[in-house]
Amino acid sequence: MLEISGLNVSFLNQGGKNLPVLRDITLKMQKEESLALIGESGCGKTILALSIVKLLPPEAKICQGKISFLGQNLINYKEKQLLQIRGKQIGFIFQDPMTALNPVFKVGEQIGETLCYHFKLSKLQAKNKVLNLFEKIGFNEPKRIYNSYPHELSGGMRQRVVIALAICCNPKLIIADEPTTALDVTIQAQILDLLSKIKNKQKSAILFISHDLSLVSNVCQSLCVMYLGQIIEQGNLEVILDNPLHPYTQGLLEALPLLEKDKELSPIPGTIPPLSKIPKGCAFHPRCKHKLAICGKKNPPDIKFNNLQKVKCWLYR
Ligand SMILES: Nc1ncnc2c1ncn2[C@@H]1O[C@H](COP(=O)(O)OP(=O)(O)OP(=O)(O)O)[C@@H](O)[C@H]1O
Repeated sequence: MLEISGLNVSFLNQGGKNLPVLRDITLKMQKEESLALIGESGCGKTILALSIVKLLPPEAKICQGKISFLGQNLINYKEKQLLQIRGKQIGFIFQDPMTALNPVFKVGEQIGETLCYHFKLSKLQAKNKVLNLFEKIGFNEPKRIYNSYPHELSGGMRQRVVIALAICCNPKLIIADEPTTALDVTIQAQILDLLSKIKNKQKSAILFISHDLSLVSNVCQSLCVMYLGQIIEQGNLEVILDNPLHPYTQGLLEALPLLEKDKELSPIPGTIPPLSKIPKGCAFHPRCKHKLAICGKKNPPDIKFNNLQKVKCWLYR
């Protein structure tokens, strides 16, 4: 369904220098697959998601690579062609519902507008569809929600509206960028449950972006772990959680807070360096407790393990 190969994206900084934000990204998604993309804040998850639908900020540039979605090479698509993909074939759930929704229009009308645009429905037909959709995603008073402005809804309700907006055209791929970050744990669980149900019902694939491994482990089958613009480990989620190979993935798992009283947290030492100071060789080596001499000199290749796991690390050469 989705195949990204050799994708490189850079930002042009104020000094006119190109800062690489995505480096040689290669990933594949099958139809109906749910893939989690995780990594620390700033590693490039959102930029990767935005690259797929070419909604990058103006200072970012796709330098190289291929993005094929259902056989269409999106890299060459013009804005007019992309308008037929965004929303209709690929639905996007953004991190912050307040920025995804227009504050001066009723939320129901905003979704109706999308339906009118893509399916040439009348206003009344679109309204009925939206009310139906609101009922399906668990709103008790669909009419009241339809006539509400974003600021009149709670955070959880707003996120449901954004989900309705993302799925209203029955897209084949849903990209959910940290959809539950701003919500408390009970609402988080409801939203995750809703996304799983929608995915199964609509038979769509989902790319779930998060920095929280424990959150995605219930919803996804596959996992990609990103570090400083690269995918450093990918494969079947259960296999990776049972046997994480990359020291960074191992560190992420060890850093997970648990409910056990006596367990001490063991954070990964150091922080992600800025894009202007990406270390030579393996970008993780300054923070890695297993580093070898070669790690600071050469970028490791992808090493495959029995078709279920792939890792970028010299330890497994
Ligand atoms: N408009 C921009 N101009 C310059 N740099 C940017 C811009 N947007 C993002 N970046 C940089 O690109 C890198 C990747 O950002 P991105 O938002 O993709 O990270 P992320 O992994 O999604 O983080 P988070 O989990 O916090 O959302 C970061 O170093 C960020 O500072």
